[in-house]
Amino acid sequence: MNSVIELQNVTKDFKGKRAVDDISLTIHEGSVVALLGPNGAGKTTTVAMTLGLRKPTSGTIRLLGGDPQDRAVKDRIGAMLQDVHSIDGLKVGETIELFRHYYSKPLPLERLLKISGLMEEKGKLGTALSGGQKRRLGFALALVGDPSVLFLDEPTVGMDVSSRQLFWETVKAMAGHGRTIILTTHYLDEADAIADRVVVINKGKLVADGTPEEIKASTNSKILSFTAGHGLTDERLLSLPGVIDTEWKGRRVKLYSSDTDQLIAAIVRQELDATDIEIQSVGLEEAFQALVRE
Ligand SMILES: Nc1ncnc2c1ncn2[C@@H]1O[C@H](COP(=O)(O)OP(=O)(O)OP(=O)(O)O)[C@@H](O)[C@H]1O
Repeated sequence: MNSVIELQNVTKDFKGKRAVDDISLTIHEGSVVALLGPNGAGKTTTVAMTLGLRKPTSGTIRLLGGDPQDRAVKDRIGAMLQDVHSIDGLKVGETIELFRHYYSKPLPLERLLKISGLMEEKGKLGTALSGGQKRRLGFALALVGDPSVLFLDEPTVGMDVSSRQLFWETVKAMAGHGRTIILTTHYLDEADAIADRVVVINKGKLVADGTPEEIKASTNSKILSFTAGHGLTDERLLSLPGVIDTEWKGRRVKLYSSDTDQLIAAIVRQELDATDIEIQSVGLEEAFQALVRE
């Protein structure tokens, strides 16, 4: 399988502060990769360097076998970044037309409007769009050059539920046609549903890399939840076997434990005031939280 992105020992410092710390990563053609990490982890900086918008302090980056700054490489890349600049005074259709001039083989305007769900907004001024519609315009602009590699930085922020659904269906279809997609999102259920590979970055470092299933399995902890009586304190619960964290919602408490068999035995033995006990596997959200916990 062809590798379309190769990062080798990439580091980026901003005025002495390390934003990206020795990341090496190879991404293959046709994959959908979710880059996850808490705020400030270094996701946007990594994407910006891969796009050639920022230079790494050290390390090397190859995009489609070439330098990210090469014209021929740029022509095959689409990016939807966090700030979508709608050009003041231009209508949606005009903004897309303007971008079409930058590419050697742009997609037709009508097709771009259709893919991004902006048919009815064609004549609207960019500045008059809602937040979700602006994101869709950003998507249309990212697709203008019919890119082989598409970067989506928190693409669904501000989109309503049906826009999101339509958006991810479109992205999935594009991946089905051999496009490589790299996305960042804070909505982990979306990453779980769409990505075939999840890369977790924390404090500039790569801390996990695998399929969503592998990432979920990597925590080797499960959740035991129950309704707790008033006498039960966090301190007491944290002293139970394998318990690494607790999470309360009213009187309902979730215990994250590496050994739920021992835990349930202890609850029974110690006659804790616990009712409606349930055990479940961790989701991507919980696995992610465990990976980035200090
Ligand atoms: N231009 C800059 N100058 C100085 N520091 C910067 C600059 N850009 C980013 N940083 C710092 O680098 C670190 C990584 O930032 P980055 O935007 O890559 O994180 P992120 O993972 O994309 O976060 P978020 O989820 O909040 O978008 C942060 O500590 C940030 O403050």
